[in-house]
Amino acid sequence: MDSSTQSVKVVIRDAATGALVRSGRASHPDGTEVDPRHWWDGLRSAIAQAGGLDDVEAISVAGQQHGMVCLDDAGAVVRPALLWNDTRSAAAAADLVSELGADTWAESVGSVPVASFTVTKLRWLATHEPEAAARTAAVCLPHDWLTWQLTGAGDLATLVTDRSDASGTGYWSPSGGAYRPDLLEHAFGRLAHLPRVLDPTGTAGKHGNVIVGAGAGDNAGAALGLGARPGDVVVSLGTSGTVFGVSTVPAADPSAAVAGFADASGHFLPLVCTLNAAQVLDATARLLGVGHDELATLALSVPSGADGLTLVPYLNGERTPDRPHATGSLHGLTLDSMTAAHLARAAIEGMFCGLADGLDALRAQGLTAERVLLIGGAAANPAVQRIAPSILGCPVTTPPASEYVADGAARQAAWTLTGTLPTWQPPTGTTTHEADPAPDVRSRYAEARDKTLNRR
Ligand SMILES: Nc1ncnc2c1ncn2[C@@H]1O[C@H](COP(=O)(O)OP(=O)(O)O)[C@@H](O)[C@H]1O
Ligand SMILES: O=C(CO)[C@@H](O)[C@H](O)COP(=O)(O)O
Repeated sequence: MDSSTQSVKVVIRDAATGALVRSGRASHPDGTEVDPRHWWDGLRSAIAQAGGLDDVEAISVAGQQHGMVCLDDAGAVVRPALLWNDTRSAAAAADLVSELGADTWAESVGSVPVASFTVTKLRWLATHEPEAAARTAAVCLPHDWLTWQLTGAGDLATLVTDRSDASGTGYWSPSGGAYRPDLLEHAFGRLAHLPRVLDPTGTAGKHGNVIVGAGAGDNAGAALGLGARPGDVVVSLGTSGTVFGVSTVPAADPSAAVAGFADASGHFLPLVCTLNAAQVLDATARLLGVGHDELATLALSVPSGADGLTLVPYLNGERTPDRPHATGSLHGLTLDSMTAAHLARAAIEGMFCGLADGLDALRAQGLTAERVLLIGGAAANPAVQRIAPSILGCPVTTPPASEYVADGAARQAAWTLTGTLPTWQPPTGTTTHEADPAPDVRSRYAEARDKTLNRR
């Protein structure tokens, strides 16, 4: 199961072969603040659409990272969850970094917190909603909460999480493999109950007769679903844009560009995340009054660089670079470039320029990129596939369309069930695109990147 930002997907796979048996999906509400009940309703409806779980032996839930789910003593949700892309805790993040220093955060928990991280949302809650903070007995993440619902939502002591999602809180250390309650207390003003962190094959409990695995953050789920190995870099284009790789050593980047997460296989997952990926293309297509296929045709009808038209795509503010209050901007308009086709191309190139900066930041942390894999909803777009190698500066492989996050959860469930990580046959139908690198597009973007207005 993949409970991601815009939707939930369920895949049922054969534990021995990995063959897809059935699948289902349901939408999530819009917005950056969501009552977790909607995730539960969506999950149940996606399970029903997938034909139920009667013949299923084990399940795992992967989900959007970082979201703050606060529970009271009785296990009731205290307030709607603040999601990873909610930027209201930007000032709290800046305060936490100035109070302890970026180096201390990077050394302690592998990441310097920005507004996405749970720890900053807890500081925001303590400051802005002290009554809700006072009622908060436990804090967990979206996938933890769904796992807990599936296993009967008993007492708070039965809450569990896994390494990959714990590593996005800002109060769990990937290198130490333990919580840092001192950091939680520093941010929140007191301690709260936290889910027990399971190993990748740990069992959360049972859903009827079905074994429930530890689950994972969605990016770690995708890495497991793809069978990513050191040397593979994954670029995921969902609501978030992410660039990440599996590493045998933890990352700690005091510049805040690279988050030093843990993965779902026992290793590490250095990752860069932007707030502006598929929704930039959705918004551009909407503006132009076209669908995604037509957007692709338009984008591919103009040359690389869109004759100088450059879109800085900070429509949701931005996380990397840390510009939570920024807006998007369009530069380089001329009579020739003010066309639908130029805008379509500029949107795709602008989205990729932020991710190419992310790939550079990962390389600066020592990650090697022998193979770059493109996944996520927007990876289905042919123009996205064709333009990716020019901006990322290397060949880009698109595996066949699949719900890789949910696939990773399924692979984890099979691992938990059998005790052996299954080696499922890689899917056939991979395509690799190559293109001349376009450093001029990136340098023009670098010139435009900081010339944006803040939100009003
Ligand atoms: N062909 C396409 N071209 C561009 N974007 C697409 C295409 N198909 C789907 N998308 C977009 O991909 C996004 C969903 O991707 P997904 O990876 O499921 O997101 P999330 O995991 O964040 O919920 C939506 O914004 C959707 O409009
Ligand atoms: O915050 C991050 C990673 O740090 C995001 O990648 C979220 O995990 C949401 O993922 P999608 O819904 O976009 O897949």
